[in-house]
Amino acid sequence: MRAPWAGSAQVLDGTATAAAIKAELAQRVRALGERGVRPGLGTILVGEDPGSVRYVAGKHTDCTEVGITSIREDLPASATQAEVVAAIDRLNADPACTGYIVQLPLPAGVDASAVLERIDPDKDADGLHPTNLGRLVLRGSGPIDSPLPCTPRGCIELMTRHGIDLAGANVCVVGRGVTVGRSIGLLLGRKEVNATVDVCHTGTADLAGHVRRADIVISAAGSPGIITAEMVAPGAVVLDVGVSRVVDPDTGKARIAGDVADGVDEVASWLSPNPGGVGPMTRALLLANVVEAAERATGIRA
Ligand SMILES: Nc1nc(=O)c2c([nH]1)NC[C@@H]1CN(c3ccc(C(=O)N[C@@H](CCC(=O)O)C(=O)O)cc3)C=[N+]21
Repeated sequence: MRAPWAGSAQVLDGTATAAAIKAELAQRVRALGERGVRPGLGTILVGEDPGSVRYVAGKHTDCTEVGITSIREDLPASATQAEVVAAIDRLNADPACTGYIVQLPLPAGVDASAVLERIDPDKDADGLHPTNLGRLVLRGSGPIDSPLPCTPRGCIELMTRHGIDLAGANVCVVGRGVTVGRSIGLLLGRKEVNATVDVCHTGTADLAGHVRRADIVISAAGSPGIITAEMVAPGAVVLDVGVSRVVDPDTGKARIAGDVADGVDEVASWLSPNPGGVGPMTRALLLANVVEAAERATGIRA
């Protein structure tokens, strides 16, 4: 008998799921408005890298949809460390800004760690400030009353909102970058989620062996096509988080390539498309962090 998934993985639709989350957030923004509170997202963008400019513009479009105020700090590529720090201090002090991000990467010459550590942890919309990562490690089971990393949270919401059960699942994470690989293990292993996590990286001796044992594969390596159909267990759930810019040999045009190779859709039970999967979820949960920060400041959220 053919397995129910054989030949066509079901789509983990990040665009639709993000739209549902944004509609819920819009409701919560209205509730805050009734108390005279309006959440505000700030962005600090240094330089004019076209990709970064587009991402930041997308975040502000999302804000408009949900009723969040946009606050922009656009600095030239020549900005000094002191100028970036001054922008951070302005947003830390601005009551209209309930959460903000410093768009990465920063130009060489700006010390990214020093900059990121200066963000007020209560306004850390990325959820990647050392204080917030520390809370994730130190606070035991139960709700975590602090911003969570957006992409990891987006991955989890994308699965749970499609009815995928994470408790007891063996999850193989590929990649140990801070924004995804390293921080998602902290979330998945918490008691409320109860998954078992394996984090693979470039030093892993037998990547295929780890991937093959997984019920859920989350690939955030940024290495196009690293996850092949031969590696994936039939019926596994696969999330394609990696984003690489490649030149398509057929068209000669630049395009985005994920970590998941063609053919994985023939083996997996669920697959997140890329684009249209985890990316829109990351953006939706960035907004969630901003709304939740405003709720905490208002006392709506315990
Ligand atoms: N402080 C900081 N926080 C970040 O979260 C952060 C960052 N810096 N620097 C750059 C990366 C990249 N990133 C993306 C988020 C969403 C999509 C996304 O929504 N992508 C769409 C496609 C959008 C398009 O390019 O047209 C999709 O996957 O469907 C992509 C990339 C957040 N980043």
